[in-house]
Amino acid sequence: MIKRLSPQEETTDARNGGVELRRVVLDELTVERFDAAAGQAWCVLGGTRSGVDRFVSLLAGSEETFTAEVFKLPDNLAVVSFRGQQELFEQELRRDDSEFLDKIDPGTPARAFLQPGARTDELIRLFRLDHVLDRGYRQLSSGESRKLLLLSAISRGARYLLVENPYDGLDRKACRDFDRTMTELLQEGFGIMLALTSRADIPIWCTHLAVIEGGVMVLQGERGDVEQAIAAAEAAGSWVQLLGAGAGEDTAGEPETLVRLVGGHAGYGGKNIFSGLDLTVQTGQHTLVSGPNGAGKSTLLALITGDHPDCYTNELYLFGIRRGSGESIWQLKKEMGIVSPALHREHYLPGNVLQVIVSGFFDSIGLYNKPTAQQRRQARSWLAEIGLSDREKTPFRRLGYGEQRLILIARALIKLPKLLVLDEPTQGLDDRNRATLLDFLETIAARQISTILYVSHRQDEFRPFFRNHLELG
Ligand SMILES: Nc1ncnc2c1ncn2[C@@H]1O[C@H](COP(=O)(O)OP(=O)(O)OP(=O)(O)O)[C@@H](O)[C@H]1O
Repeated sequence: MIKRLSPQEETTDARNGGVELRRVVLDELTVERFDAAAGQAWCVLGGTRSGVDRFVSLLAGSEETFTAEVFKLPDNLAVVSFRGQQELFEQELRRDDSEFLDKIDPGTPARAFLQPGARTDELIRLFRLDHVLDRGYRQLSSGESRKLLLLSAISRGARYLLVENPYDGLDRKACRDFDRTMTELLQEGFGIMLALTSRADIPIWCTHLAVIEGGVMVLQGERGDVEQAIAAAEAAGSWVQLLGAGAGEDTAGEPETLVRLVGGHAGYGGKNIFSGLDLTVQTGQHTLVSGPNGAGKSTLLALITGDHPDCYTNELYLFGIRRGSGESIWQLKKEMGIVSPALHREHYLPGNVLQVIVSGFFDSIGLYNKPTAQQRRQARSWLAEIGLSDREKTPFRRLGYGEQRLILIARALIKLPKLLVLDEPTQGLDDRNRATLLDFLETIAARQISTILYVSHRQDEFRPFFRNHLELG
């Protein structure tokens, strides 16, 4: 029986200001025993549906109902998670006063999230955030807002940090800066814990490992011991047969110029982000876009997908049609499948998992058209392929972050679009799902079903099927 327990009442200073758990049981997660002292560097590993999300929300104080023999957290624990980042974004959206101000409300300035001080200034420099501090939170790029939230926690006096998938969404330089900062904090006696979905992300400075699988913490201890016990990498699944469930036919024909940007420029409020940018993507020219945080990768994709106002002031051709020549954006969007952190953040309309996937046929956020039986069957095949059949009727918002991401990818792919626009689509996915997605994209590339335009920071995602590499910044 689940008994309600107030974590606040039960929480006292744990030994060494760390985390101490005994027989903790909540929905979809059981932790028999877990001890993480301050000064230790922990990584808690778990795949997409392992229960690691639950572990993060348990420590974040977001799980209201659980039983525990011992539940001790450090007083000054701060949790930096995708969910927290998303919730903050939504709060900022709700607070948007644009209607009343008669101009765009930039929202809370980034600076307001930080407690001033010499240490904060040092970290601002280290994380290269100086130039974005006067921008509103919603105007930050995804990497910038991750760095800001981490800095915010440190500047407000946190002594124990739990960070979820920190390497997702940070460029290589920012990853190195993050590692350097964590190493310094450890030496100062901070406790650090990373929740990771990818084994490849375990940093060199990690001293202790725990593994969550099937809703149970199955391993925990010193890094060397746990590594020995971890089984070989899981075999990647195959999404290949689904290619036959969509349009079915290989749609390769005469090569077409899908995207042509001539001397492209984009900016915000008069500030230029890039200019003089030329990009041509022809059928089959799968293109990888990389570059440091804030270089303008998402801005470029938003230009192409018609989500940035500068799309009308550029010499931009999509599928041979000049933007701003009276074309219908809905017609153009029919040819594109899009997954981006922005879509994910703003995708908060009610709807169950099946409805979200089917909405991909109509390019709508929310399902307003009645799908055909065939469309529903196809959506179910996708669900089966990504291993989420049992979630068909679950409200989309109730899924973990990685699961939500998989659903959005299935939503983009269901109509087998000519151009597949993916802005860091593997953020929040575990190794198996990451590899599965990339294998699947490779198959799409090989059969010329869609041409892929892909933003990523991760070296291990730079697969050979990419023919073009655009480095911004
Ligand atoms: N609405 C906005 N108003 C003002 N500045 C913005 C707005 N949106 C983005 N920016 C700024 O434009 C720059 C480019 O942002 P963009 O999201 O394109 O970068 P990115 O290369 O995709 O970064 P990341 O790797 O962190 O996702 C950033 O410095 C960001 O702060």
